[in-house]
Amino acid sequence: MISGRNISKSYGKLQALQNVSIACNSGEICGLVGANGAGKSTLFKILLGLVSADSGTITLQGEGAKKIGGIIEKPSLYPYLSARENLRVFAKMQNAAADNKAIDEALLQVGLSLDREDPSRNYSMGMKQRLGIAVALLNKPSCLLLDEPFSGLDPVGIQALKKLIVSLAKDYGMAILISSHIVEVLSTLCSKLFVIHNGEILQQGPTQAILSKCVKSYTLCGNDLQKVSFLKKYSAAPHANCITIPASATEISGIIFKLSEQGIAITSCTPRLDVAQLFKATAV
Ligand SMILES: Nc1ncnc2c1ncn2[C@@H]1O[C@H](COP(=O)(O)OP(=O)(O)OP(=O)(O)O)[C@@H](O)[C@H]1O
Repeated sequence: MISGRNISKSYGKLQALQNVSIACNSGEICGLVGANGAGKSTLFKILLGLVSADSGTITLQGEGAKKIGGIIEKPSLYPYLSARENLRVFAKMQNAAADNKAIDEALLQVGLSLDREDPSRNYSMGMKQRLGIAVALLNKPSCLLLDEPFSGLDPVGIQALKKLIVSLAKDYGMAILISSHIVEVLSTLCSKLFVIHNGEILQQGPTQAILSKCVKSYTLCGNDLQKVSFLKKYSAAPHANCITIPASATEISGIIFKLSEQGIAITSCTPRLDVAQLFKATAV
């Protein structure tokens, strides 16, 4: 478990964080969502002990020689070294096991090949993220902080990294805190969200409770939707087989039920998030 209470930090006259409190339990994946400059990296640096806070307390609980690991902004790797060599160098720096067995374990844990010997500069962004995570896990931390881990990844890479993160939380019981400015990515991964804006936590709570306040419409897709008379008043979006309908979660369920009664199969129902609303809403 990791928690920070009433953390404040100023850079000169700029108040980067103001009384920020955050907590993520063992085995839980929590999201910190905020726009550029909101204070996400500053908070992570403070939680990792890389920057000192002006005030506030940090509590870490769990097994492990080093209790917290993380990646800030992007993985720091030696580009001219292979994955194995990078892990060995970082393991030695951290006084962690650096023998072949330990390095093999680290590579397997994040799903990287045991055989690849070329420099890590050749790696795709997704593989670099995995290697960065392997470095962060060398000391078997019980908490992992990942700052914008999905930036630069394509949809396949995002799915693969999500799967790895879920397995780390489930199989190792790690508390994992992830920051992103893309709420959609966090929404399918995190059980709890913290929304940060101008250095303050605006709201926090179960992901669905927070997001439901920011969804004002849904896009339904399926064949023959355009022909359904009670849907004619809505415009097609993003293409002819889909319709965007302003509705609450309850209303959209009713509409889907009505469509199924008419024999219309819905192939997808996607909530459309109003991100501006996220940064306006009051605490859940
Ligand atoms: N070392 C520093 N010196 C002065 N100001 C800083 C420093 N680090 C961060 N800041 C400022 O603190 C504020 C918060 O920055 P931070 O990097 O924590 O935000 P962020 O949410 O991580 O943004 P991004 O998504 O763009 O990375 C910004 O206004 C930033 O310019």
